[in-house]
Amino acid sequence: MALKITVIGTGYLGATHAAAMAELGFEVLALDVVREKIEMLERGETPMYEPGLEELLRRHVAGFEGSSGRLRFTQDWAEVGAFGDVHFVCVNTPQKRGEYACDMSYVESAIASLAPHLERPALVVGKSTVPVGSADRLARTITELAPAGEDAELAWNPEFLREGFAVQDTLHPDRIVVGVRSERAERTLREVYAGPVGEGSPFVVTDFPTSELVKTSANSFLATKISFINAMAEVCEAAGGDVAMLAEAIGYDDRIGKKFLRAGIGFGGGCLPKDIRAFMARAGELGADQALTFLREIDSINMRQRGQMVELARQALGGGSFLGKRVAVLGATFKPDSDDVRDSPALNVAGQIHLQGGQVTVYDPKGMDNARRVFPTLGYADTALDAVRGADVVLHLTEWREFRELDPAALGEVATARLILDGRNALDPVLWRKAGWTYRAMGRPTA
Ligand SMILES: NC(=O)C1=CN([C@@H]2O[C@H](COP(=O)(O)OP(=O)(O)OC[C@H]3O[C@@H](n4cnc5c(N)ncnc54)[C@H](O)[C@@H]3O)[C@@H](O)[C@H]2O)C=CC1
Ligand SMILES: O=C(O)[C@H]1O[C@H](OP(=O)(O)OP(=O)(O)OC[C@H]2O[C@@H](n3ccc(=O)[nH]c3=O)[C@H](O)[C@@H]2O)[C@H](O)[C@@H](O)[C@@H]1O
Repeated sequence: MALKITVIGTGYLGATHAAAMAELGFEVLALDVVREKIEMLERGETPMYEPGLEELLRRHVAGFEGSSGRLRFTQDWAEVGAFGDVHFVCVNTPQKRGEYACDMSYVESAIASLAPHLERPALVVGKSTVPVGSADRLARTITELAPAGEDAELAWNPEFLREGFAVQDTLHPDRIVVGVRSERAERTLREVYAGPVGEGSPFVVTDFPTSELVKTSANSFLATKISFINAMAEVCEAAGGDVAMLAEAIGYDDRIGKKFLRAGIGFGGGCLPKDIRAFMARAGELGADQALTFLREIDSINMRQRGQMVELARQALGGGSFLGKRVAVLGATFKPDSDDVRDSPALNVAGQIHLQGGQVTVYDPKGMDNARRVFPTLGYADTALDAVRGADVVLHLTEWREFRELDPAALGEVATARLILDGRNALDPVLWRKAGWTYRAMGRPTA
């Protein structure tokens, strides 16, 4: 009989995973503790903006005309326990308040709610990003709490999807990594992922600690590339070099590669920043001091970039205070094609200038509601043109396609000064300069 799957936690990761599992042909039951999320998903609506996800949901959520009906939602743990052969845990693992360490309370609570309902053989599969050593501990909790005892087993299966590409990355992953302790667990996960593996996704089988570490080290490596290029931007600025050209030139070497070498205001989001900090905290606990020192430097270069952008804006405006200056900010989300503003460098820069007295007006194609919620005191405009109207300086802080397609001449008509600072090195300097703008970017020559 085909495996039945449950997904616990229906945020960015869980909602996508649940819909993707239904797409792969499985019956899926998903649970979240937040009732509104479940109600939205039942209506085929996503709690966040993620390209392609709503369409995928509507193809499978029970109740839609023509849907497979394979995807249902609940808030009843007993129903989840009775239904599933495989339970994917996709709950959040944020940074602890006031600390760098990972807050494991949501994962622990989910396991504590689920395990007492595991009365027959089942595989619980952790997908959340956790500190190394967590799976070993959680496996013991499951065996203790589950009526099925040792027949209720744990596996770890970290997730590598990117927001904005979540559906594609889940259905066609670069690799699938599973940390298992039995052949049965491996067999079950091979069955779950037979589709993507059949299409060529590598399937890596390993132990618990390695699977946990693959995830945190992958994110740390991505963060390292970004902080490396931002350190090079600092040198380029001092020496009169061009970091965009440098990145292109080193990127032709396959061993280096072109991706993740865009200098600017650095990385943000709900994952890279908190994951490297949690990794730092865990490395410290384990006495891995070199890893700790290394990661701390990555984090500090990254955070410095935001301050550098504020300074660049100050200098561009003549060097004094921001009081009385009108600043247009294009972009609020941590990256394009997402409505996520968690630890967004764009919003952070906008906020710093606002707190120093600047009159900041923000526009973002998809992130306005979330930005207003976390930073209600900033000014917001309905269009890029409206944000730029009357501005003394324009800051380009999230590289949405919409911003690359703006007409610099039209914006120049409404701005007070034709001064643009590109915090993402993503606009075409030639185009903007031709339209009479002073274009400046981090790590690039001024003219
Ligand atoms: N967002 C992303 O792009 C990726 C996230 N991850 C990891 O996946 C995990 C989840 O991340 P997101 O989906 O972004 O978080 P999220 O905050 O969007 O979603 C988490 C969901 O879990 C629910 N939840 C919390 N406690 C629960 C409980 N005890 N029982 C049931 N549901 C519960 C929340 O209500 C929320 O809907 C994190 O560990 C993250 O690091 C991994 C790869 C990609
Ligand atoms: O663990 C996670 O949750 C995920 O974290 C990242 O995915 P995501 O947070 O969606 O965003 P990225 O595309 O990695 O971008 C992160 C940040 O780096 C910045 N960035 C990216 C690339 C670059 O060259 N320069 C740069 O500053 C982006 O603007 C953004 O703020 C990883 O790319 C995923 O593989 C991983 O699964």
